[in-house]
Amino acid sequence: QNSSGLSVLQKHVSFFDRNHDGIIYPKETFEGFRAIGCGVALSTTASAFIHAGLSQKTRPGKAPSPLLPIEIVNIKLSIHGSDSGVYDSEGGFVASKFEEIFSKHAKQHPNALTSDELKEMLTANREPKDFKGWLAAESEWKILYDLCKDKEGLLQKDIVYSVYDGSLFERLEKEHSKTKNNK
Ligand code: HEM
Ligand SMILES: [Ca+2]
Repeated sequence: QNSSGLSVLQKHVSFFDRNHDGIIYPKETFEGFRAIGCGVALSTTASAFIHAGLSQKTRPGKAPSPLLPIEIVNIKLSIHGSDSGVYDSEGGFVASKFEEIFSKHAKQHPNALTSDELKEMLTANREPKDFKGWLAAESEWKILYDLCKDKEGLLQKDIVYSVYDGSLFERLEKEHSKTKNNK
C-alpha cells in the first residue's frame, strides 16, 4: 500500500472499474479493453476468461455470482503461479524482480525484450504442472506485447514498468481517443 491507499496491483485493475465502485463487471472490462484500442473479439474473449477465472477468487466465502464481479479489495487473491514475481503476495511492486526481467532475459538490447526473449522468460517462469498459471501468464504477456511492441518488434522496459500500476492503460486510452477523433 502507499499514499493512495491502493496496492500497485489494485491500481493495475482499477482502470477497468469504469464507474469507480470497487467492483469490476465483465462489461467494464470489455469497455476498458475497447478504450485502449483492442478489437471487439479480443475484448469479449479476454473479459469472459478474466471474469470466469478471477471472480470467485476475489469473493472468499461468498456464493458464486453469475454476474462474475471482481472485487478490487481482494484482487491479490487472484495472483497466480508462473508469473514474474514482480507483484508480491500483497500486490506490491518488487523492484528487484522487475529489474531481473531485463537483467536475465533482455540480451539483444538492455532495455527491451524481443518476442523470443519474452517467450524464454515465460518458459523460465513456468512452475511444473501449473497449467492455469502458464496460460494466464502467457495471455497477459502476449496481449501486452501485441498492444505495445515497437516498430522493431521490441517491448520496451518503460512500457513494462507502466503496466504494473496501470498507468499504461490511462496513456493508451488517451492516445486511442485522439486517433479516433482524428478519423
Ligand atoms: C490489456 C489489458 C491487460 C494487460 C496487457 C495485462 C497485463 C498484465 C501483465 C503483463 C501482468 C504481469 C504478469 C507477471 O508479472 O508475470 C499482469 C498481472 C496481473 N493482471 Fe493484468 N493485464 C491486463 C488486464 C487485466 C485485467 C482486466 C485484470 C483483472 C480485472 C488483470 C488482473 C491481473 C492480475 C490479478 C495480475 C497479477 C497476476 C500475477 O502476477 O500472478 N489484468 N497483467
Ligand atoms: Ca465498477
